[in-house]
Amino acid sequence: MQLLLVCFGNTCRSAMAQALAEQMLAEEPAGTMTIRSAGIFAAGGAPASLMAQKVMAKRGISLAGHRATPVQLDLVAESDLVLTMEGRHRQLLCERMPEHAHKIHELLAFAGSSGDVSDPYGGDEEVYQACADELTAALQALLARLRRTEGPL
Ligand SMILES: N[C@@H](Cc1ccc(OP(=O)(O)O)cc1)C(=O)O
Repeated sequence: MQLLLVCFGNTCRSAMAQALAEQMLAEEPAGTMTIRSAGIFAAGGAPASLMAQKVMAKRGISLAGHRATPVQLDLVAESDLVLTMEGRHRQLLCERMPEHAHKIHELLAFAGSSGDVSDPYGGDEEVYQACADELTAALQALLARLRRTEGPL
């Protein structure tokens, strides 16, 4: 399964979410799930924000190699499931790519809660830690849901 995680800039939330989900999946042998991330308004090639890198480093994850990617039609077309950090991101994507609307959802709603993943951009370390915690909980719930429907990931 190909999962695409989308936020605004692809330098904070979706970059952290991709890395956290990959860390969770690394504990599972023989998985076939791949995860990518992109931004609605990403400056292509931009590195992850320094605070996102710092907070991920504390969790044993390096975001040094991350480069922001603008969300484009081919990326969405290649994905089985597209999860956005905010409702307006989903709305924008669905407007731009109505043929793929059926597979575009909001991350928190899909993971069993609701609302937007708050934007940490410009915040301090505490704000980024809170965002990483929020993402961790949502991704654990997401992977549990996918395991129930898809089997081993
Ligand atoms: N506000 C930024 C854009 C931006 C916004 C949010 C942001 O965070 P995320 O990667 O989580 O969408 C990143 C970048 C700018 O003016 O360039």
